[in-house]
Amino acid sequence: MFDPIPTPAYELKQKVQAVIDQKTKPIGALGRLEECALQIAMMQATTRPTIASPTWLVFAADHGISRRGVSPYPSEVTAQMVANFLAGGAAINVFARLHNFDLKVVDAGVAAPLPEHPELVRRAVAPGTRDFLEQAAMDESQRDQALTRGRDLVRDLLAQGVNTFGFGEMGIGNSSSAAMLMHFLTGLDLEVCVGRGTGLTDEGLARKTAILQEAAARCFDDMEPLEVLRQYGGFEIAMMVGAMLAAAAGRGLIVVDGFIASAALLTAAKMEPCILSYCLFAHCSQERGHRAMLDYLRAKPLLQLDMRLGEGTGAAVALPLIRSAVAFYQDMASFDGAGVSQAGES
Ligand SMILES: O=C(O)c1ccc[n+]([C@@H]2O[C@H](COP(=O)([O-])O)[C@@H](O)[C@H]2O)c1
Ligand SMILES: Cc1cc2nc[nH]c2cc1C
Repeated sequence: MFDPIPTPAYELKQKVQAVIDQKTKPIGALGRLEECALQIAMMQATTRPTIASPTWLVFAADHGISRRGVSPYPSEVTAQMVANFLAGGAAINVFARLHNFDLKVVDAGVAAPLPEHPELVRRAVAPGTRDFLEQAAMDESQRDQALTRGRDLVRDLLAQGVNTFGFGEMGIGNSSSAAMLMHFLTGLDLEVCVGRGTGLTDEGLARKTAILQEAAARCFDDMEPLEVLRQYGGFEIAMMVGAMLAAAAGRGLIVVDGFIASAALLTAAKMEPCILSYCLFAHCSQERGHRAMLDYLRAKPLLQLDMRLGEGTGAAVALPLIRSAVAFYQDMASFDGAGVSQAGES
């Protein structure tokens, strides 16, 4: 179903590091930006890395579990926010305009009717998942359809020259799915994985935790990642998994957003650990489980802004940093060219 993920060009490491160290700055003075430039060069297998046509895919879907009161918001908000994305009024639209990246809104499985709109990418597998308290959220063929539809979207974009992807999501109830994936894929206690999502009270959080504990009891602990995804995932999460695997297979840069996008990445990483070489983790969300999930993945997020919106917004605000990393590498003068003395030269 998926192309293999190539190994980054580690053989370029010394050469690229030497270019970085020749730039007119003290060694290491651009800090994490230097690490980003090095990583992007190796994953693109070039000494001349670029950020080309950065594109954000926002996948939206509904969740059967939302009927259990695991979110303070009703599931209708999923479709309403999709309409808002299409009208250009959401936070991710503002950041897309500000930071100059392309935005595609994908219906992965929204229950309510969506407006006719030329920009809406219709790839719905079904109108929402089943309630995973009672049964598996999806069947195998639905899961595989979601994976391949996500994969194919990214393959098309890669063929059009896109080399940088942000993955966002919208789906009332999906912080419950993400918590379940995290619990089964990391082995961490469910309490560590469950958070307030869109803003549950203490009482709401206790209720959500109890419901998810009951749902977890339906399954054994040692499921394969794809089975965990089938049991507890969402269509937007499954599409992200397929899309992320395809991005890495095409040497694309994956800019990982918050808790739910990271749960998709975690699922992909359990299938193909080498996907991690193609990821930059944009931020640490305020959602409770995110820090532990990032630690599990040994991921160092670029930002800590107490954001917890989703939609790809954390990834969006990290894009200027990533562009800065590639720009210094491409455009800064080197010591030899600029006539600046290096350390120890007098
Ligand atoms: O990205 C995050 O870290 C994040 C954390 C909490 C909530 N969200 C967003 O909020 C929705 C899920 O929250 P909930 O309470 O409905 O499960 C979904 O649309 C996500 O995009 C996103
Ligand atoms: C209003 C709203 C906007 C969102 N964007 C992503 N998740 C969201 C959840 C809600 C509730």
